[in-house]
Amino acid sequence: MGITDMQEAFYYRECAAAHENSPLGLHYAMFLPTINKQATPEQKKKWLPLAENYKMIGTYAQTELGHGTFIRGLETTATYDPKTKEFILDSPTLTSKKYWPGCLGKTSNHCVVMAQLYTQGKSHGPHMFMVQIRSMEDHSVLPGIEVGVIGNKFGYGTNDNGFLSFDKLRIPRENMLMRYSQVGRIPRENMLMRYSQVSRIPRENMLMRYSQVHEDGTYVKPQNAKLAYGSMVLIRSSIVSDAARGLAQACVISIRYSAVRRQTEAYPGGEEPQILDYQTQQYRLFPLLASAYSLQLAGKYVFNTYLEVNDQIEKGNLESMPELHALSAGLKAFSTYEASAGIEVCRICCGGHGYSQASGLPKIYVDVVPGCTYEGENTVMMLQTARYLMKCYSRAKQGQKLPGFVQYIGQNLNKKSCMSEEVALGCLVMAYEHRAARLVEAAAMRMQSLIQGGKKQHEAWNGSSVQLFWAAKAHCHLFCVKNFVDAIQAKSLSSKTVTVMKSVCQLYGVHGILENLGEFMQDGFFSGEQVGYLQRKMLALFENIRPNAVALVDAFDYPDMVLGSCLGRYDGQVYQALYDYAKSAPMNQTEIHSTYYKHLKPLINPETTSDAMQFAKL
Ligand SMILES: CCCCCCCC/C=C\CCCCCC(=O)SCCNC(=O)CCNC(=O)[C@H](O)C(C)(C)COP(=O)(O)OP(=O)(O)OC[C@H]1O[C@@H](n2cnc3c(N)ncnc32)[C@H](O)[C@@H]1OP(=O)(O)O
Ligand SMILES: Cc1cc2nc3c(=O)[nH]c(=O)nc-3n(C[C@H](O)[C@H](O)[C@H](O)COP(=O)(O)OP(=O)(O)OC[C@H]3O[C@@H](n4cnc5c(N)ncnc54)[C@H](O)[C@@H]3O)c2cc1C
Repeated sequence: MGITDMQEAFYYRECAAAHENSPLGLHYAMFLPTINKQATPEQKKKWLPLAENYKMIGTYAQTELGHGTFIRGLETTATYDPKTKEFILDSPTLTSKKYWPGCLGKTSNHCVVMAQLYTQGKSHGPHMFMVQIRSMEDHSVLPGIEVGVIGNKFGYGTNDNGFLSFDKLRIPRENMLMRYSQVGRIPRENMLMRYSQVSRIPRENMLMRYSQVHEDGTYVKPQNAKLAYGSMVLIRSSIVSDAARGLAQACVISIRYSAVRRQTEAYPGGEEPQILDYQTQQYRLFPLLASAYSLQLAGKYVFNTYLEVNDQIEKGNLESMPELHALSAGLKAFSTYEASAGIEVCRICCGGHGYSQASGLPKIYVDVVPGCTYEGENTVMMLQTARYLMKCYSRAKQGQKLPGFVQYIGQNLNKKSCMSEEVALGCLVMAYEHRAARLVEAAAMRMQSLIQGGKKQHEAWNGSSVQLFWAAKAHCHLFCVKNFVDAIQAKSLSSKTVTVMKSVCQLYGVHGILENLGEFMQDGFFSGEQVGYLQRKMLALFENIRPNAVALVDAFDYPDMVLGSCLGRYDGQVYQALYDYAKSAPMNQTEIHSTYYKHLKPLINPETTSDAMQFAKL
């Protein structure tokens, strides 16, 4: 395709079969990036041409039957044998079998495997290994390997998620993914050397930027063990835009359909109005439209942050890893929660036709909703963000300066909202900052009181984890609101566009407060009168957005072939499209379905059952 931007390439491949989850999805999304980010130059030189030309087709095999979230608990082992200079991969228990990796069951002939590294009798934690699982000649399964599909799932029907286990499979030492290595003089491009020790090693022993195993099995650990988690951070940073895309497409379908669908007399004898004119339909759909715009902006921000931080890491500067992890983990969770719930509301807003595959909505839903689970289960990801927020809170209390998007932490919580009838964007941001700061402090206070009461750290953590979750969710929500407001205020948009987009941004902020009112009012930050301002503003914004609602979804510019929807067609010919879809149903290709003779006819006309039996033998 010649498209270099990873996300753009992903989108255009998607266009070929939108929301069908290509059996090569993991090859593109994780196998290739892992080679790119975790392999040495020599390993890249060896593997990338094969992988980019589909000789090697691979996936990312980390999750096991017994462990998905807790990577350090993975049971697959890779034990170094210095005599043969090989790693022995083994699945020692039933629960150590790899289970869930996409494209694993029947498609891939290779995978990058996350396994516990053992050398010289010591465990060094999870590391990545390149493993061939099928012949590149005839695709037969290689000795020492068991692999297959895991069976039907909630969705993802076109992806052969699989299982995989190893029976003392030997792989060359060079197959441990290692990045950067040096022999003698440190080549300029290998300045990461500060992350691993310099040592004279035989050239063929590619030592890595992140970790190394010398030929005798000596292990040289990286400065940060989480560098091995890099591929997950990349995908989390990409999932935000993917979730936004799913929600935006669902909004296109449901809002266009709501402009076509007419239902119920507005008054006795009156015309049936477009259902988009019902305030309740606007109440359910317009905030989702605003959320889709907000998440698209957040997705751009987090992916650009990933690119910047990853560039720093490539140059040896790991300082921003914690921020990137906290941002990508939290926004991945926040965006997939919001998008999944929003797509379901869009489906319901389309009535019966929304439940048809013809609407395109079920496919979008089952494509987006697993994003709440894969690449880091959402609650766990939110708690990872909360872990970072707690560290920021204690730094703030010590008077330390905090990075940009957490500077609100530790602020004075005695102030009240500046909200007036106008509902200024600045007052919206202040409200979200106050809510997040208050929830971060409340979680920290809870932890402190539990510890002071004699609880151990891990008991205090678990005993505060609901409040930690609330704090992380509020932090992510603040990020999305502030990022949206910054985009509106920074954009040199035409005055008309700014007016429309300012209403959309205002609605996103106002609706978020009204749907989480308790968290904004618990300490009296808002008065009852100010809540009234917000309620009236929300209803006014519905009227304000209504004339531009279809234009706002058209602006996403998704072609009909990507939406795959009879309801969301650009030409609005919904009923003809639904009828054509029904007529084309395979079961309608014969007037009487073959099952009539075998199952119905004996009931309806038992006397002629013998004919039926004749037919059934056909
Ligand atoms: C190409 C474009 C794509 C576009 C869109 C994509 C759409 C979908 C694409 C593909 C289909 C889906 C693919 C799905 C594939 C998978 O699911 S792969 C498997 C994913 N699995 C996970 O994500 C596992 C989740 N678990 C973890 O990440 C870790 O276990 C954990 C982070 C929860 C805990 O790790 P642990 O090692 O136990 O660390 P802790 O003790 O909790 O923390 C120690 C410190 O390390 C810091 N940290 C943790 N992770 C990272 C990280 N990734 N980066 C930086 N730092 C990290 C953590 O904050 C702690 O730091 P402090 O001690 O300072 O607090
Ligand atoms: C469609 C799909 C595709 C996938 N593709 C791949 C792939 O290509 N490669 C791959 O390796 N994996 C893949 N996975 C697996 C996926 O990464 C894991 O399912 C995911 O990481 C969650 O881990 P788990 O299943 O063990 O859930 P668990 O961690 O068992 O989660 C179950 C519950 O326990 C809770 N929980 C767990 N730990 C904690 C904690 N510390 N604190 C609080 N609550 C906790 C969770 O919040 C959750 O509610 C895929 C999964 C799906 C659904």
